[in-house]
Amino acid sequence: MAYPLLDRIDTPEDLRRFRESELKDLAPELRRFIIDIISEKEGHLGASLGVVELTIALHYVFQTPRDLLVWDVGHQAYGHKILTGRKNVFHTNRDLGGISGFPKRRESVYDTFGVGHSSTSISAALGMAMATALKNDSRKHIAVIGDASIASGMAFEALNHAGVSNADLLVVLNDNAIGIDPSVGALKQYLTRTKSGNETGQENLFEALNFDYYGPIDGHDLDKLIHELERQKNLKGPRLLHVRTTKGKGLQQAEQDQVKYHAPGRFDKITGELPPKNGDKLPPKYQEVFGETILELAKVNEKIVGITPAMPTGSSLKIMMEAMPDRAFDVGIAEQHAVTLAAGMVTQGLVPFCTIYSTFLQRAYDQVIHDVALQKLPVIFCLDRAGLVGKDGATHHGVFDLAYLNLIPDLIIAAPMDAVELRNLMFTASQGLDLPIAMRYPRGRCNILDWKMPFQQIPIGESRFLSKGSKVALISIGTIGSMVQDLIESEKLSITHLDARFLKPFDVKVLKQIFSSHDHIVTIEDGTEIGGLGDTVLGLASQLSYQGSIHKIGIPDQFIEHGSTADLHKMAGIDRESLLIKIKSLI
Ligand SMILES: Cc1ncc(C[n+]2csc(CCOP(=O)(O)OP(=O)(O)O)c2C)c(N)n1
Ligand SMILES: CC(=O)[C@@H](O)[C@H](O)COP(=O)(O)O
Ligand SMILES: [Mg+2]
Repeated sequence: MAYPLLDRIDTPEDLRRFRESELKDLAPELRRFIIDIISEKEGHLGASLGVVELTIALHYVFQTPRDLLVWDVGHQAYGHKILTGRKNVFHTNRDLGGISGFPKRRESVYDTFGVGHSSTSISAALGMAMATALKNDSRKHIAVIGDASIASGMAFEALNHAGVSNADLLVVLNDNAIGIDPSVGALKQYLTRTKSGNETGQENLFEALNFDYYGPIDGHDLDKLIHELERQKNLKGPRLLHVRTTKGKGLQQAEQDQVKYHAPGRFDKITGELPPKNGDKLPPKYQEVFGETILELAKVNEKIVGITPAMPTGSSLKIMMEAMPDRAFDVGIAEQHAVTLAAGMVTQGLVPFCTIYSTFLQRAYDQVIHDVALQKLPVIFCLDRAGLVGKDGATHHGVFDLAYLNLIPDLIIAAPMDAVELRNLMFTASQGLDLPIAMRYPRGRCNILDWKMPFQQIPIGESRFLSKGSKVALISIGTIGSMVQDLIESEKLSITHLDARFLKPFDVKVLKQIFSSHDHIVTIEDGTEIGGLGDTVLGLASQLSYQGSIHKIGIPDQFIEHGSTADLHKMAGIDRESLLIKIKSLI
């Protein structure tokens, strides 16, 4: 039997029947199970390997699901999923129709709170604890949060509140001294001092917030963990257990290169090695186009600075951080702060490029409105991972940005169709604008090898025709336009294709021309069909009394689950085949 102990576990009830002495052998089995599957199926790796002992201990000591266990972000919850009834479907992790890569309430009673975005666990667990108290019930509530996630504003807000409550809340701080990239900030320095015992004579931060603090303890020592969790179980009020773990524990490469093995893709399950890169020259990822272009621009404009909230590798701002450490900043998981920091910099004449994943900018919506647009401060937002991102699923798709930004006055909204356009938009923005600008681009590779063309200014609000026909006009925005143009050319369709480029200001002059010469208009976007390009064109059509038909194609009004982007595009009806059917029906 490959997993003799794990095979005896379907639910934590089974786990709790184990002798404590057996658990030591269970931990390597659980680790091996995760490695066996993730090495082939891909997914988040290092974080789950790091909390194997903690996961076993939590389910062993607490009466889950009666006791409520909340994971922060949830990318570390693979062990939890495997021990809570999903071992036999774990191989479907992140596949279309398979289980989610994050805890999800609809998936299991053991997933007490849906996650994906960080730093929500303490608030959610506190809410649960307060509800338990109001119901005169008795349960335990545990939030497990990482060292990078606890540094975020939301987590601090929750600690601040919990500290003056009597809530039966245990916060387990899983401190591995790294997020996706190395953790940053004063809190990280404080935690490091705490680890080394240098804090003697210093007031403990968590105790100062009225938490009963204990730690740090070795999060890979099952005996210690179980003993301490048993003790914690019998305490009341807000308390924090500081646990020290190693991200990637048990796989040498993952321990050594923790950034790469956060989510390494496929790897050899025995050696841990990543597959060799084949020699083919591939077009760069959009994030790399951003990363290389900002550095190029910053070399000739000393006012340019770069800001990322905790995603230097994912956004490729790392390229500039390495070359110009004084002018590129990782501010930690702090999207709200990143936006207002950029606004402050603009007031003093800097030209900040603030790069944030589209989905994470949702966190800083008020800051975009109140601190940036309302004051007409020309922050340059580069929104990565726009559109459907694939296997991370509903929590991570960047499909709302066009709609949620469209409502904001005095904000320029752009979506480049390809890498050259992205580069030129960044150049245009760096030349100085009177208003803030948000440009959004997707996850993955672009389709142009020779993208480093000489810079060209793009007039703000100017669209461009990519083909001209009659009767039917297709208006696209963003990289989906490349698919549209390819379809038109390969199918030899005699239709008009307008790359809108800007959602705001919208090129009304050109739209009027289209209205006057076409019977049917199709809009296509990889954003939600409410409030984006389609609705903008519809609104203008109504204002200008356009008599033809308008067909909106976009992401339907529902949360799109996880799966490959190709499958998801098809499901959402924004794929090539669906578009062709629509166009043929109009021609
Ligand atoms: C609001 C938000 N911003 C950024 C991210 C991207 N993200 C996912 S995991 C992670 C690092 C989390 O680090 P930590 O809490 O220390 O957990 P670890 O991975 O070390 O277990 C980041 C930045 C996110 N999920 N949510
Ligand atoms: C859990 C999380 O939020 C990140 O790890 C995210 O999955 C990264 O996404 P990319 O792989 O697109 O950088
Ligand atoms: Mg961490």
